This record gives sequence, structure tokens and C-alpha cells, in this order.
Amino acid sequence: MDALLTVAEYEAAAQELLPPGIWDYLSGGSGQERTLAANVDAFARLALRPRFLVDVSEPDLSTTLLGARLPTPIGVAPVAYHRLAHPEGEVATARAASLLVVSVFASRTLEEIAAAAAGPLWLQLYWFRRREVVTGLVRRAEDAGYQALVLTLDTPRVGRRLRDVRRGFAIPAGIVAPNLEAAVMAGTHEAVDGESALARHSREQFDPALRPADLAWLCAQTDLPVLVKGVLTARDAELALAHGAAGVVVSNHGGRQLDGAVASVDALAEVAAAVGGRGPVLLDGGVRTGVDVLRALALGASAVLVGRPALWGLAVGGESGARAVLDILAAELEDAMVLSGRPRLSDVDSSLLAGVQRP
Ligand SMILES: Cc1cc2nc3c(=O)[nH]c(=O)nc-3n(C[C@H](O)[C@H](O)[C@H](O)COP(=O)(O)O)c2cc1C
Ligand SMILES: O=C(O)C(=O)c1ccccc1
Repeated sequence: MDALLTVAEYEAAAQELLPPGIWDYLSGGSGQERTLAANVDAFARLALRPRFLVDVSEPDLSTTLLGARLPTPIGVAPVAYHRLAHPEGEVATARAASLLVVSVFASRTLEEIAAAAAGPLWLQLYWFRRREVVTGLVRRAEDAGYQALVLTLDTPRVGRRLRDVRRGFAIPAGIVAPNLEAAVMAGTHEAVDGESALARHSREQFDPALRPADLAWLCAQTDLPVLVKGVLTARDAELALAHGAAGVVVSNHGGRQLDGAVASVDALAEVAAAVGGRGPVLLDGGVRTGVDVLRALALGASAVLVGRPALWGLAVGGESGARAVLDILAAELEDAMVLSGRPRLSDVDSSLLAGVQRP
């Protein structure tokens, strides 16, 4: 087989390899999948304005995020159950990633992942009704050396993902979320009529009454920085920072929650302006090339996260497949920085984009 050269080629190879039900869970979105498609399409509409007569002989992709030096501004978004893609699951991803946001629904323990990790780990949390589940995870993350927490705001319940509803999707027996006690996980393996097992589970276990005061309470439980994920408006960025958040992840959950929500890259400039340098602004959703990474940085992102692309790499080749996908994105980003006359990330701003208001 010829080497796979693009994320799109990994996507096609992963689809060949994975059972259809797992493929649909990983790749699908909610509703008509309009936001899923919009995330990718919105990037393609952002045209670049290269400049020349700039010394681009030493491109530098490195950056600092929450005090940690990273070789590239590309991390892995929190995705549940990496063992759906590969038996080693998150341990393989952690070896490949320079920044991994571990899902609270990870299929390996926080400690196993920490022992394997090549770079910083952050732990993503949902707002469980049983608050002691949240605080217990915060303690474990601190003890295992995780460097930040990420509270996902966009999931008061799991969205209607019609592919999963039609298949009666449930997590296969044998793949578990070992960081959550069995009582909290009840029902995730049983198909139900008219709803995916995860959607039903989320209605039972997630507290949909999450308010700003709860975010402030979570921040007070820990010295770790707490980022909020799922921000699409200046209003929510401001509220979150005012209640203790250290940064935000601009995201629509990869088009899996509110179908019709704005493409994440189209929400980025508004959110970055509201944050105004008070903390990092990450973006996820639809990043499929290094040029997409550059576009997000130009609109104010401090770094980007990729969700599905990492899982496609994992499905194709475990640790080395995940690494290959991240290496493709980094190589494409370097190429785009050199060819656009922006050899350092500090050179990347909105002057790179056609038709974007410049300060
Ligand atoms: C299979 C799958 C599982 C996910 N699980 C979680 C999760 O447990 N927690 C979370 O905050 N986001 C979760 N997400 C959303 C991702 O963190 C991220 O927002 C999204 O995948 C980014 O879009 P992309 O896949 O286009 O890169 C999941 C996404 C996918 C595809
Ligand atoms: O599938 C998802 O996108 C997700 O966020 C989730 C929610 C609950 C359990 C597992 C994953």
C-alpha cells in the first residue's frame, strides 16, 4: 500500500477497517449533520493572502500553552472510548500526541494514560448529577499530574444522532470507561428503542442545570486551570472568564450537539475578541489540514484540537497511525507558514485572511 498522505486518506482507510456501527458513531453528527458539514466547509471559504520578501528559512511551529512548551499548536480533542478504534486506546494516542485532552469517558485509566504520555494531559469533565463523581475525578487528575481540566458546556444531554438512533447504538461489551464507577455507567451497553444508549445515559447522569455559579464552584475545588469547552459566543466566553475559567475551547462538539449551530471557525473571531488575551482560546471542529490550522491561528486561536482525525489514525495504525496523522498536519502547517511568509506563529494574524476586518 502506498503511504497515506492526507487526513482524508486516513479517513477513507479507517472507514474500510471499522465496523459500520462504530464508524457511524465516530464520524456522524446530530440532526441533518449540517453543522458537521459546515465545520469543514467554513474553513475552505477562508482564502489566504501570502506575502513574500520575508526570510522563511527557519520556520518555528512551537508555542507555549498554560505554561507548557509544545512543539506544535496541534492537540487531540477529548473523544470518548479510543478503544473503539484500537485495542490500546488512549495509551497509544497519548504516546503520539504532544497535547491530549483525555475524555472522562476514556477507555483506559487516567493513570495508565499518564504513564504513557509524551506531552501534557488535560482531563475533560461532564457535569454529573452526582457531584462527588466530579470532585473524585478532579483529585485523581491532580494526583496523576494532569495539567488542566476542561468542562464541556455544550452537552446538557447528548444530541439526537440519527445514525446511532437507527442502529440502536450502544458501547460494545468489553469496552468500558474505567474512570467512572459502574453505577454511573449503567445502561451504556444496552441498546434502547428510539434513542442511542449514550443519549439515554446522558439524560440520567448529566446535570442539565449547570450555571455560572457551578463553574465558579468547580474552579474553587482545584488549583488546576479550568477551561470551558463548547463556547460559540462572546457572552459565554465573558461569563466563563468572570466565573474563574482560565481559557476557552471554541467548539460545537464536532457537529454532534446542536445541529444548525455556527461552524466553529466562524465563531472564533468573536470569541477571541471577547477573551482579549486573558487566556488561551483553542478551537476544534473540522480541522483537516495544516492550512486549516493556520486559518484558525489567523483568526485568534492559540492552538487547535483534532477529534476524529486522531481516531482515524488510531484505527489505521494504533500509535504510529495517530502519530502519522498529527505529523501530516504539522508538516502541512509548516509548509503553509513558509509559503505564506509567516515563519513564526507570532507572525500569524488576521492580515493573512482575505476579507477579514483588520484591527
Ligand atoms: C466519537 C466522538 C466522541 C466524543 N466524545 C467527547 C467527549 O467525551 N467529551 C467532549 O467534550 N467532547 C467529545 N467529543 C467532541 C470532541 O471533543 C471535539 O469537539 C470534536 O470531535 C471536534 O471536531 P472534529 O472531530 O471535527 O475534529 C467527541 C467527538 C467524537 C467524534
Ligand atoms: O459522543 C460524544 O460526542 C460524547 O460527548 C459522549 C457523551 C457521553 C458519553 C460518551 C461520549
